[in-house]
Amino acid sequence: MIKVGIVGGTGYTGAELLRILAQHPQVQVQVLTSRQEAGRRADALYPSLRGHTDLCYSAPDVATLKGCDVVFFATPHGTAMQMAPELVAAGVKIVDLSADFRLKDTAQFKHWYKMDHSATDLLSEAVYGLPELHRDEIRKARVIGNPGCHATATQLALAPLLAAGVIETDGIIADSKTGISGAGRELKLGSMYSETADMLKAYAVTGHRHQSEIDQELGIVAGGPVGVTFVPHLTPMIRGIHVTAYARLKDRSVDLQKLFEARYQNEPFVDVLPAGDHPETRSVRGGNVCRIAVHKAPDTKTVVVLSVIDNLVKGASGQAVQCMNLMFGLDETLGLKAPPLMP
Ligand SMILES: NC(=O)C1=CN([C@@H]2O[C@H](COP(=O)(O)OP(=O)(O)OC[C@H]3O[C@@H](n4cnc5c(N)ncnc54)[C@H](OP(=O)(O)O)[C@@H]3O)[C@@H](O)[C@H]2O)C=CC1
Ligand SMILES: CC(=O)N[C@@H](CCC(=O)OP(=O)(O)O)C(=O)O
Repeated sequence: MIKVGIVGGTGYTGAELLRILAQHPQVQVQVLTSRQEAGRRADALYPSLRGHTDLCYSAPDVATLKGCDVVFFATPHGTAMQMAPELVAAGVKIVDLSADFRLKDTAQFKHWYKMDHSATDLLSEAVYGLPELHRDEIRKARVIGNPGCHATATQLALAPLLAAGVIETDGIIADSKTGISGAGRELKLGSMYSETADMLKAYAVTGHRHQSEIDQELGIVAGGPVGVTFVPHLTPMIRGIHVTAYARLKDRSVDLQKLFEARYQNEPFVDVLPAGDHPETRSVRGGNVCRIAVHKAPDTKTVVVLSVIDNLVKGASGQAVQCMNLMFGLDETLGLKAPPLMP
């Protein structure tokens, strides 16, 4: 059994990791941390986990975490890079759900996250944890920078088009709608029900942190810089991301449906819907899947891609477990096969 530690076990992504790993056949979660809830049972905080875990939270402690084979960081930006070097030196693999190991350019990291990077050696060997783009590198990695949720849905929508060279590389638009759980469990005025229900609004229009990872990764796919205008919106959902991406076709005759089906035919967690379909966020709720539909706008020169994920699963904890499976040479789908919830 793989011995697992979760740092940040009381947060939404930490709890989602525990939910997924509780039914993973090759994993034993040994350490679950929280500074504020140390000593309390996890199923007291999350009653849906009653009968699935006996674990209690403990304060984060590197010496204890060294007994694990892999440690997931489900913590705010800036935490993993402090603790990871000592853990990696002790032979522990790291899957970080924050942004500490996503961006290769430390100046970009400082610009977006307002802090200096304190583990640049590890950053240089870290792998961006999007299996659909980096599967072979993830298999060999010791440190994974698990992607952001908007960034995951956006990249899966646009990568096939950029890889095939069928769209203009600038003037691309990615309009993303997210549920409120993307903001985490911490108490904030902007996350209150009365502030978010019956409401839709754009945010971070002049620049969102995920812009940098979208630019980095789609630039690799395209083989040069890409110009993507990314704008997130907050919607009154709990879970879910819906990206609508627009790009200009270089060649109007390309068979877009065939292109997407061919690109994702061997991907266990990307579902290309039949031509003409429109994916719903609730069709992926609780599941580690991205559902995609590709359309041509009436002008026949604009491609419109619709991409939906659950921000806490394919957008965070499910993807992190997918990476862990690859890092340990397991079947990539272990623990991740449950269908999404309906309705
Ligand atoms: N929510 C989402 O949809 C997504 C989130 N992410 C990223 O995943 C990470 C976790 O997000 P989320 O679960 O939403 O966050 P939450 O705010 O819900 O949870 C944060 C967790 O981290 C712990 N924590 C906070 N500060 C520290 C610290 N200094 N040292 C150790 N533990 C700490 C908290 O517990 P305690 O304070 O008790 O120690 C808590 O368990 C973030 O980096 C986020 O950006 C990525 C993709 C999607
Ligand atoms: C609703 C909401 O606030 N969502 C978060 C994205 C969550 C995520 O993917 O997190 P990180 O990239 O920060 O790890 C946001 O837009 O900042």
